[in-house]
Amino acid sequence: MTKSSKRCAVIGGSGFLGRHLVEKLLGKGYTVSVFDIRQSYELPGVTFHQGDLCDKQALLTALQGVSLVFHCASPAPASDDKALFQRVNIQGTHTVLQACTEAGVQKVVLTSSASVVFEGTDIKDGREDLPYAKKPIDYYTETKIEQEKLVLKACDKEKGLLTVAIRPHGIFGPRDPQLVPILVDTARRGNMKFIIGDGSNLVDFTFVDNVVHGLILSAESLRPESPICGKAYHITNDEPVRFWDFMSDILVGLGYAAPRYNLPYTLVYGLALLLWLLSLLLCPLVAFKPTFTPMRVALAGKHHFYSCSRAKQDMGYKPVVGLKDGIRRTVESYPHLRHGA
Ligand SMILES: NC(=O)C1=CN([C@@H]2O[C@H](COP(=O)(O)OP(=O)(O)OC[C@H]3O[C@@H](n4cnc5c(N)ncnc54)[C@H](O)[C@@H]3O)[C@@H](O)[C@H]2O)C=CC1
Ligand SMILES: CC(C)CCC[C@@H](C)[C@H]1CC[C@H]2C3=C(CC[C@]12C)[C@@]1(C)CCC(=O)C[C@@H]1CC3
Repeated sequence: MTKSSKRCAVIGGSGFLGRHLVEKLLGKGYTVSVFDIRQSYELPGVTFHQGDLCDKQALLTALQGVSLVFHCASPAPASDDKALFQRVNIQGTHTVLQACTEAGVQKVVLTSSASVVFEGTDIKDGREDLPYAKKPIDYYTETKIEQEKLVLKACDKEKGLLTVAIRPHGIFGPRDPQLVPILVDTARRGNMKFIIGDGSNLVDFTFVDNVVHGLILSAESLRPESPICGKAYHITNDEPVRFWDFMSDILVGLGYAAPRYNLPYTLVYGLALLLWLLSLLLCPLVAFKPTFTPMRVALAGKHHFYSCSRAKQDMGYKPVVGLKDGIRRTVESYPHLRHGA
């Protein structure tokens, strides 16, 4: 690998996944520029460019001399802000691709999501050839679908721009701002006593290091003759687990009680839908955000696990951290969220 091909940029590098990626890239000898709307840390060897990815000029400054771009930026799914998702995930990604072409970037690796095929019904061992969700579960997913299509369509060997999309699922690990904090907050408010459905639904949760491994592997495999050009790849822990066993392991590890009582899925989903509609109707008067949104209920009560055999075959992917170890490392990293802390 040449010196210039080790110059990369991480868009969204201040975020949870982005920062883990930056740390690994530095360890592997890459020179890294971070482009993000906020700067959340400082690290020797990293140049920060603060800006909005919808701003092409700001992007062009950050992409000077860069040959590889990792796009890991997105508004948080919980924001549920349609206009923001459309602006950042769709128009913004379009701008990112334009800037990459103008700056002479050769490779773009997108962090997509396995949820692009999830419609709230069971998915077991889903492969990449499943159709995109016709009825995506939220605006986040709707715009992740359009984003992935844009990036894959931009793959053009003649023009010298190669693209690939990595679809992780349920990323967890140290510094995750979503999964563990929301879980602990729900437990602290006494709302984690119930299991939605019979508790047998299998789900993929992917330790962050495995996603980082998949991202770097795809970047390093992305060459004109490679089968991965313009394709999407599931990256998971390859160890589907019962959703409620995973939640219980994290909760118990942090000193909280595991959920015990089962509630029928349709009842909880119906209630969540009702609450969500009420929150929409009442939002001009009172700002309340239900914890159990229809999207979270579907994710908590249905099977959704994916095959990563395509990634194994085309790029030799294999998870580097097992689920048990990942859970242990995650629990240890949140001493401030322990029961009684
Ligand atoms: N966390 C998860 O379970 C999963 C995440 N993903 C995808 O992985 C990527 C990273 O997600 P996380 O690290 O979890 O989220 P995060 O919220 O920690 O990081 C996203 C970063 O994007 C930045 N950003 C947002 N809007 C921006 C804009 N307009 N311009 C520049 N930067 C902007 C944020 O400041 C933040 O630092 C996202 O694309 C997400 O869709 C995919 C599957 C699962
Ligand atoms: C209150 C409890 C019933 C659930 C608490 C945990 C949830 C916050 C998480 C369980 C599955 C997670 C998940 C995502 C966000 C956090 C959870 C809902 C994503 C929506 C993040 C973005 C994606 O691309 C897909 C993820 C699927 C799983």
